[in-house]
Amino acid sequence: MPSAVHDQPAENRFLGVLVWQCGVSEPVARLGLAADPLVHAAVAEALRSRAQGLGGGVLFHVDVPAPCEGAGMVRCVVVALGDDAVQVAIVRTSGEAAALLDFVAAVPFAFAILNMFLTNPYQAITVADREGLMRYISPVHERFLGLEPGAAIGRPAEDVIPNSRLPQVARSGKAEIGDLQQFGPDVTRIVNRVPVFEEGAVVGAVGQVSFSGVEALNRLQQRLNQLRDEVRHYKRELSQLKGGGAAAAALVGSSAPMLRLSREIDAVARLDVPVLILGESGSGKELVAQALHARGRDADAPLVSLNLAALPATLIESELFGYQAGAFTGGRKQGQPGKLEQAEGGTLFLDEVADIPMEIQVKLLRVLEDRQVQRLGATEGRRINFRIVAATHRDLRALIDSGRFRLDLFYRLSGVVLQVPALRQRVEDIPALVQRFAQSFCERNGIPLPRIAPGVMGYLAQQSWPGNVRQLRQRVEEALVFCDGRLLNVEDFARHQDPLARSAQQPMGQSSHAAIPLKSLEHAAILEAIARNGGNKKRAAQELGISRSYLYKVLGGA
Ligand SMILES: Nc1ncnc2c1ncn2[C@@H]1O[C@H](COP(=O)(O)OP(=O)(O)OP(=O)(O)O)[C@@H](O)[C@H]1O
Repeated sequence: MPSAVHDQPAENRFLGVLVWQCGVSEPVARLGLAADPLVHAAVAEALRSRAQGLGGGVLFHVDVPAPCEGAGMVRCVVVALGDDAVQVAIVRTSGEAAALLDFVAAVPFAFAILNMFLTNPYQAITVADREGLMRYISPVHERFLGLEPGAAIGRPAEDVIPNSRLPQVARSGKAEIGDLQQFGPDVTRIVNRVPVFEEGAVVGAVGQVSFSGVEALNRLQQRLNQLRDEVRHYKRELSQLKGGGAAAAALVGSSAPMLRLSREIDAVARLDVPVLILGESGSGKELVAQALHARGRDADAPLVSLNLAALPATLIESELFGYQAGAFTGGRKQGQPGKLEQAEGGTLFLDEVADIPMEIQVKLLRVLEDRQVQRLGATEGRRINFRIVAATHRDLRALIDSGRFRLDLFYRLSGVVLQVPALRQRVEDIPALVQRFAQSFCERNGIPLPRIAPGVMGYLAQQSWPGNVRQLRQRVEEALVFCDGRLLNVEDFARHQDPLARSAQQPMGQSSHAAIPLKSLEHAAILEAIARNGGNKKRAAQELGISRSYLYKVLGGA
């Protein structure tokens, strides 16, 4: 049926529609802007030149002479849609849609892209207007929400998606990016909500709902949590190490023997001499090694420790010297550097050096002499620069005499010998040590620091401490576990009698099995006073009404 052309005068200078019917060359309708003969001729010509026809739809731009005389050219965006029977072109002047025009002018498949945005199975679009009414929901999201196509259009956004914030964004004009929105108990989506402006005013909001990525985000979140835990763990470790390291720089103790030791550490730390640290077990030899390193020339260089008593003799060699790829079955395929190599530029601390097997003593001696380290299975050595610090609680003289430690190695190791005093030789350090251990235990375990009852320091000073500072630390921590949380009492320490300890002093006024020597009481009273005065011996002496020299005399005679 031939159709009459529906022409509507070009009153609308911004928007127009052209409609063609199959087999009819002239459009059957020319409305608005498209009613202008120049516009419709230009659009028709542009459409004809597109060989592929309208198909499922195309989007392009066309320059047409302005309907008003002298206005030059007008750029139009044309959306052409059609099927076999009817083809429609919607024409819109560029106006302020310059970005859209640029996009259309630059991308031949602009229509496909816009289409993809609307039908993207991984990212849905929702559109609400200024009144918060739903204007559009991508098909994929409609399906997800269980809606019939178009069923949500015109309904309040919150009715369609209960926790939708599109209306708020459409009102405020403020975007919300990367929000996590709950769609039911187990479904979380990443949502961006962006306001849409027209002529400077907000006209609505678009929501972009991401269907993928939440799992990846969850995985990322889990990884982040895991890394946070690790960081927390390492921070704790670091603060413990710093406790050690800082203690290394400031070993607890202001007794005369400890002050002398600290001066000696300062004197040798910067020199390139091997240091042998002697002292009873648990007296702080490792701490002294750390102090030597920390106060040395390059505290950032590695401090590598190897406890020779803790390793089976068969492993000591490979641990020290490392091994070449394929050196022995069970070894790492690519080989491994030994502690000597790892200490390059820094310090190698050999703890319990007396426990080194005889045959390895020879090899170690050679390394100390020529600084060449040869991995097990290697044919050549490597020059390594390091400082050696060794420690032992054993009587090296006796071991040398009985032929179990090489004299030449002893000389190589003992450039300088530092002697760490036993705790019983410096009981006046007990208050400060107790404070330090109690503080670090409470910090580590997140518990408040209790007060220390009078009598505790005196009681501790009476113990024999065969395990030295390590034993004191253990006793303090154990007492903290069993104390009432507010006050650390003598009873918390005296729960069980240490079989190695001297008998504990009974508090004054209570019956005791043995008479307490006056000297011990005096000594204990001085320690208590030092503890009460935060380690200040001058104030302690003043408080007790004794001279400082007498205080030192009593302490020295302990
Ligand atoms: N002067 C000190 N100040 C603070 N803490 C100390 C001090 N001396 C020792 N300690 C603590 O006592 C414990 C034992 O110290 P360390 O391991 O250094 O002793 P050691 O003499 O090397 O022992 P071993 O002979 O068993 O190897 C550690 O917890 C250490 O931090």
